[in-house]
Amino acid sequence: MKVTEHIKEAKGKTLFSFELIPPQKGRSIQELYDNIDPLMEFKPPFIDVTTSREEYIYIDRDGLLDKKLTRMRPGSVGICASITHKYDVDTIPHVLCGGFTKEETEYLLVDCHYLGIENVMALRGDAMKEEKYFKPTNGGHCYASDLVEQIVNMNNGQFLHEVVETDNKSDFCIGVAGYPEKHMEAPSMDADIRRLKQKVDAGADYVVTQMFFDNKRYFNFVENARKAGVTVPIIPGIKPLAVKRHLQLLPQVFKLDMPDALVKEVEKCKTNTDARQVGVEFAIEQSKELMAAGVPVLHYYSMGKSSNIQAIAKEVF
Ligand SMILES: NC(=O)C1=CN([C@@H]2O[C@H](COP(=O)(O)OP(=O)(O)OC[C@H]3O[C@@H](n4cnc5c(N)ncnc54)[C@H](O)[C@@H]3O)[C@@H](O)[C@H]2O)C=CC1
Ligand SMILES: Nc1nc(=O)c2c([nH]1)NC[C@@H]1CN(c3ccc(C(=O)N[C@@H](CCC(=O)O)C(=O)O)cc3)CN21
Repeated sequence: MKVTEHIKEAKGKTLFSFELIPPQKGRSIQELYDNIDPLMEFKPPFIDVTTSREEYIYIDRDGLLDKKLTRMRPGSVGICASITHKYDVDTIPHVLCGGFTKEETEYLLVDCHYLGIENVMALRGDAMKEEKYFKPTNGGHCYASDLVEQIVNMNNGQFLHEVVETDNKSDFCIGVAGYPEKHMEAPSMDADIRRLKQKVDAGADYVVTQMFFDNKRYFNFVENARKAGVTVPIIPGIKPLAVKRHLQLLPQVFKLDMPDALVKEVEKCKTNTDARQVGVEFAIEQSKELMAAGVPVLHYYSMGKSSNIQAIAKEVF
């Protein structure tokens, strides 16, 4: 079922969902299942599976480093299929511009359609590890809005090279990312919201936000997006702080602010176990306030570790 249909069916009740990252190649999928199992009691209507970019690795060959381009994790589509098969839950693969040609994306979307996947998250993707800025892949899209257009065209039976007469069109429900604290490359908040509007005008059906720790940022963002004419659901994304190091890492990687109250509490922590507990308690309060404000879904960035998400969901759902 589509995310938008799940939201309608919930009739105003806030749903629980989460997102995970495929295991690195060579590791067991059982690890992933072990982290999904404890979250299923909260009845997620859908689970997102992220896609990682290709990356350079360096192999030591008798003192000389051999540089190789590789993918450390499998694609999201196969993992989505295995999760849906095992748990009978909708799964949402993240489809990226970076690292994929339009042809490869079409190939992947056709697979999704035949697998019965009804939702996709359309993202530009991050820059490669050693690059400062995102560089479009040869033959790939530059912006998420271009990817949304490709998906919408396919939904209309228009493939890259021709219009195919079909009685079996895809009808993907399309998610896109939104940034309560502005995307790091956007020159201003308003400019970023205009880009968001562009993605929705191109055919996006819902928005999932980047993580944020100050609910005011989310509420302001939703207000500004509504003013700009974005009417689709805006789902808040929540990442519980899990280790002391996140105090520096999360603002640095995702360009966001931490509320001083949280910073002070984490600074007092002697161990990572203490910090994780502070992160859980903070996320519970954050989630409760968002739920009271009537958000359609609380979407948690579990990234494969579920015990803290479970502790939060127990208190909130
Ligand atoms: N791997 C994953 O699962 C997830 C990744 N992300 C990351 O979020 C980041 C951005 O992705 P999206 O938000 O999908 O990208 P986007 O293409 O919507 O926006 C990227 C940047 O370009 C700007 N922009 C958009 N359209 C433009 C245009 N036509 N002309 C000029 N500027 C334009 C935006 O304001 C923004 O600064 C990436 O770093 C992505 O990987 C976010 C959520 C999940
Ligand atoms: N720019 C960007 N890229 C992404 O891939 C991404 C987003 N934003 N926002 C939404 C989700 C959430 N994602 C993530 C990815 C990693 C962590 C994380 O906590 N990673 C490390 C710390 C950061 C690092 O070392 O790069 C961790 O300690 O687990 C959290 C959410 C992936 N997605």
